[in-house]
This record gives sequence, structure tokens and C-alpha cells, in this order.
Amino acid sequence: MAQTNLLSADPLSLETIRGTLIRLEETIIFSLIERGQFALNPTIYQKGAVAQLKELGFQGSWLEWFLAEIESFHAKARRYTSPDEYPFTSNLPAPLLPPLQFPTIFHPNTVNVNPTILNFYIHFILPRITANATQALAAKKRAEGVQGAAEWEDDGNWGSAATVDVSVLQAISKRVHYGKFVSESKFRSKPSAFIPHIQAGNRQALEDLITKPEVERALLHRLRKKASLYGQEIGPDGEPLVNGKNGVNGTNGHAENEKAKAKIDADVVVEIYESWLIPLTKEVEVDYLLQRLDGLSEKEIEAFMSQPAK
Ligand SMILES: C=C(O[C@@H]1C=C(C(=O)O)C=C[C@H]1O)C(=O)O
Repeated sequence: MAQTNLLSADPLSLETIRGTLIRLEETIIFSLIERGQFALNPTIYQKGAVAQLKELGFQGSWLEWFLAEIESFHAKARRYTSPDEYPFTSNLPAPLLPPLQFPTIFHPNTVNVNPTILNFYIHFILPRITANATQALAAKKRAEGVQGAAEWEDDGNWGSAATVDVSVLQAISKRVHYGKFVSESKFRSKPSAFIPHIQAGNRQALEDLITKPEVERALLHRLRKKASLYGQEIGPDGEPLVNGKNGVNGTNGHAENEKAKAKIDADVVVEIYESWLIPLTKEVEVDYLLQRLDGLSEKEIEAFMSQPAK
């Protein structure tokens, strides 16, 4: 399955959309594994903390500078002209190439939760996925006589860490904003189920309508399996590394602290989805539905109301 359903025969097929969301799980898990190699390096995320950027006249953080530079280049290469990608940077340059003709899929809307995604990435996701590398750096610093806040500064990988941060943020943004495809698909399948709640501004009723607990349960179960599998350390002999009873790596012991050998903690991946990605996706679904009737005439709404369920 591709990472986008725009090129499929029916971009609003719920099955195709869900297939794309499933495919994005690999992208997100592997980019989180990549970022987990480096320590937190908190200075990267502090606005105005890097003197060299201030000398350039840039007042944001190291990460915001990476986002601005990378997304500006991507915009010139015609990225962000498709309905499934949302930049974190505003005022991007125009594309060098003429825009591709994508099908009109969404009703005009202003839904964009990237500021929230950036916020929870920095304050919730990063500390969790960099915990092992940060703890190892702090131990190394203490061995060198450094104590306190300075223990966490830094492993020097500001460029590599921020480059991966941008990849993670773009993958999470695509995944969360796919909620618009889901909502448009569900709306078109039975407009009359949604219209009264949209007209009443009833967020809870709309969220209850779009929520599919069985899909979420299957997703979290699948995600734990994927994160456990992809997070395994494989030894030179091609066998998974686990901590033996004597604490020595090997293939003959019990996995006493499997997490110590995993590249990523499967519980953390599940928590990220359960606490943030799924709720935010549903927020996008509801926000989009609340704008779905904007600009429509009474006659157009009545036509939707009389449309039989698909
Ligand atoms: C994305 C959908 O809508 C909701 C959001 C989901 C998610 O974020 O993974 C899963 C199921 C639904 O509760 C869907 O129905 O597939």
C-alpha cells in the first residue's frame, strides 16, 4: 500500500484510506527509532537559544530553522500542492514547477493542527523516545565530572537529530490530517447522519459517529506487534539479541529486560498513538465536519439530506 491514496481509483474509499494509515505506521515507527539514537539535546527546541541563528536574524529554535529551510526547498520542488501534506512553516516560496492537477476531494476548510503536533512532539514524544540515549549521555557526562542540567547537553548531533525530527513531524502531520479523507468519506456515505449534528455544532455527537472502537483496538494491537518486531536488535549472527539470565547478551537466556535491547519501547509507541495521534486525528475529523456545510445553499443541504446511504 502506498503512503498516499491520491493516486488510487477512488481516493475516498475508506478501505484505501485505512490502508494508507496502516502503511504510515511503518514510516512513523522507523522515524521514531531513528530519532531515538540521539539524546534529547533540549537546546535544539528552545527559541533564541542558538546565537548563530540570531546573528542570521532568525529568532526561532534550531528545529524551527530546520523546518523553515527544509520546507522552503521542498515547496520550490512543488511539495505541499497536494491535499495530503501540510507544512509547519508559513509564507513558503512558490513552486518552480506548475502544480499537479489533483482531484478536488475536500470541502474548503481551514483545519490545520500542526502547531499542536509540534508542541506535543517536543513535550511528550521526544522525552520518551530519546530516554535511553539521554540517560546514556548523562551517565557519560557524570563520569566526566559534569552534573545537573548540563548532563543532558549534548551529544553534538544537532543536525542529524533535527533532520529526523522534520521527518517524524511530517509523517505525523500527514497521518493526523488524513482525518479529513476519513471524514469526507464517511460524510459522503451518509450525509443525513452528520448534517443535523453539524448544524447544531454538536462535537460530541460527531465524534461518537466517526469513532470506530474496533478499528482502534485492532490498530493498537497491530502497532504493538510492529514496534516490538521492528525495535528488535539483531546480532551479527542474524539472531535477535536478548539479555540472558546472567545479564550477558546471548541467545540462550530469558529476556529479563527486553526493553534494554529494543531500539524503541513498544509501550511508548502505543501510548503515542493512543494518547495523541488517534485523538488528534479524530479532532481533525470533527473540525473538518463542522466546516463541511459552510457556503452551501439550503437547496444543496436538502439534496444531501435526501441522498440515500451508500
Ligand atoms: C481513522 C478513522 O476514524 C477514527 C480514528 C481512528 C484513528 O485515528 O486511527 C481509527 C478509527 C476511528 O475511531 C477510521 O474510521 O478509520
